Amino acid sequence: MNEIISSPLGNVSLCFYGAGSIAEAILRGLAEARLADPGRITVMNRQNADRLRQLQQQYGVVPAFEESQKQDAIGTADVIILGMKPKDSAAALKAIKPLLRPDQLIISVIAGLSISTMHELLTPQQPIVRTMPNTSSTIGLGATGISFSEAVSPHQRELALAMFNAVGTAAVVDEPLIEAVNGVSGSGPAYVYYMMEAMIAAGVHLGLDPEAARELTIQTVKGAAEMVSLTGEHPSELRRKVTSPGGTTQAAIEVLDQYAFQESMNKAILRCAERAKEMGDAIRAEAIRS
Ligand SMILES: NC(=O)C1=CN([C@@H]2O[C@H](COP(=O)(O)OP(=O)(O)OC[C@H]3O[C@@H](n4cnc5c(N)ncnc54)[C@H](OP(=O)(O)O)[C@@H]3O)[C@@H](O)[C@H]2O)C=CC1
Ligand SMILES: O=C(O)[C@@H]1CCC=N1
Repeated sequence: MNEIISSPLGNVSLCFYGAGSIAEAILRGLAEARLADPGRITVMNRQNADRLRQLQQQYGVVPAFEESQKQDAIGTADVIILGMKPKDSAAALKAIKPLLRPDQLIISVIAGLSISTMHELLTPQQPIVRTMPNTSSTIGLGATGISFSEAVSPHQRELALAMFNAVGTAAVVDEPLIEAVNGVSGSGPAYVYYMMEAMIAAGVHLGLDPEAARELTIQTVKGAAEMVSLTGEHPSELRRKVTSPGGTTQAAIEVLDQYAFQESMNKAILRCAERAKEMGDAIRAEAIRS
């Protein structure tokens, strides 16, 4: 491992509580940017020891297999990153409550789980960062929405922002907007993949070789995203430049409009945000029940 570059995360101990896709995306980003010391990062999950060994091998992080190792890592970490599924989160938070110190920073990536429910499950004083990242963090191109509880110190804010800026871009938003971030960018990669699946399938249907259809689709999506980013022009203006009056693109867009493309996207994103809220309400109900 090369030397850790000067970073607010350089001397901090991190504990990934839940070691799935999103935890790995963040880990990989930190490892590749050399922003955190893998020897000070512990990973743990519920039962999948092979998964922990794989993360250890790949990133040099420290696995916690035994209950005593897990408790020790939770009790001593500066920052605990909650990366389990929403349905597992209430039980997981209850399990760590007795182990926590009041100054430990909790960072959640869990869809729907509000800061107030986390305070309910832990203590109202615990510093909490609620985030909504996406899986593109794996390649350093993530988009993350972040909000902070009142108890988060300026230094802890800096740590959290450094973590998510290491794996892409991070936008601070008011907590009620985290569900909107979930709708746009948390789940967003799936919409783009869905569109790409459809473009590749249509290309093959028209006779393109599957590999050519794939390559053309990838380059088109990459190029279009970069055009929006680099030119600073509004997507509608860039679309206008592709669309010759009475030409081929116009014919295609008319078909998308017949199938209510904009309305579908709008409704899908609203439904996503609403679903996050429903999942959050279910966790809250579970938190209050027990
Ligand atoms: N995937 C995505 O695109 C995004 C996901 N999220 C959020 O991230 C969270 C994780 O998602 P994802 O990474 O896809 O999920 P995964 O299923 O890949 O990983 C979940 C992890 O949580 C662990 N786990 C479950 N219960 C416990 C527990 N009680 N104690 C310790 N570890 C536990 C699992 O361990 P084991 O395998 O041993 O059961 C597993 O390592 C979700 O809440 C989701 O809402 C947010 C943004 C994007
Ligand atoms: O589908 C989900 O619930 C998670 C949250 C954002 C992306 N995946």
